[in-house]
Amino acid sequence: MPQSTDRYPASPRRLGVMGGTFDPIHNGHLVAASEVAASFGLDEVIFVPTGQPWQKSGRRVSAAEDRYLMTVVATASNPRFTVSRVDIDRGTATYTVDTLRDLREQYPESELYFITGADALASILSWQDWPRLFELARFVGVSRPGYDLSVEHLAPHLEGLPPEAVSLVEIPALAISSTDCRTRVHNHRPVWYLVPDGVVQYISKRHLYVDAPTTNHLNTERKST
Ligand SMILES: Nc1ncnc2c1ncn2[C@@H]1O[C@H](COP(=O)(O)OP(=O)(O)OP(=O)(O)O)[C@@H](O)[C@H]1O
Ligand SMILES: O=C(O)c1ccc[n+]([C@@H]2O[C@H](COP(=O)([O-])O)[C@@H](O)[C@H]2O)c1
Repeated sequence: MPQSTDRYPASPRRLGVMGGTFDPIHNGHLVAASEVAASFGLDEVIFVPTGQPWQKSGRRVSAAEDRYLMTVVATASNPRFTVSRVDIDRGTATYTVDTLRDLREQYPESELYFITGADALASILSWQDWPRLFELARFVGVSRPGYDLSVEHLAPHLEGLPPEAVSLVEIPALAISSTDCRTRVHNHRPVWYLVPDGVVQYISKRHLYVDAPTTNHLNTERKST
């Protein structure tokens, strides 16, 4: 006799996807992922460090392996957080449409929820092949201090999208940015409690951001120790 659970198809797993340059990953990213996971009942949130973030090509970006390892360190203690190398291993400019296609292939039965801050959300219609993005995932925009998440403000930036394509979520305000963390390290200021402890130690061990927090070339090679 079949088990009662066999009569009903299992509901699809819900996977959050948190893409970012993560240079470095900070507590604003982690709180955003945690809040969206709770609000949408996500089974897992996959952090996806960018390979080559084309919209940041005017400034220096730390080696992909350093950003990847900081992301692993930062998420290790949460059993629902994982990290994917899809964007790093693709080895070309990172487009979210490719990220979502690759993750769909890996998780064909799952529903994808792409998590993004209010700032990134406002520029989404400039992203590569943007109409396809909304066929591949639902988008969740989270509040971020200094950026307006109101429907009135975002409506012109999201024109033409079906209303169910994007959800907006207020999260606890953490006025932290990776830019500020890099500048602090450069100026010998602490980043304790802005980033997870392991990330503070990783930055120090690898001497990240000491020399030049914002010089102008894209560096995807990992410096040797
Ligand atoms: N403090 C924060 N609160 C909410 N969302 C955030 C916060 N910081 C970053 N995000 C979101 O996380 C995603 C990845 O951000 P990213 O790695 O570029 O960090 P960042 O702090 O914006 O970096 P940078 O200062 O170098 O531009 C983006 O969608 C961004 O909007
Ligand atoms: O697909 C695009 O064209 C595109 C343009 C800019 C940003 N993104 C994605 O948005 C996420 C946050 O990017 P960033 O540059 O703010 O770290 C990250 O996953 C990027 O790959 C994607």
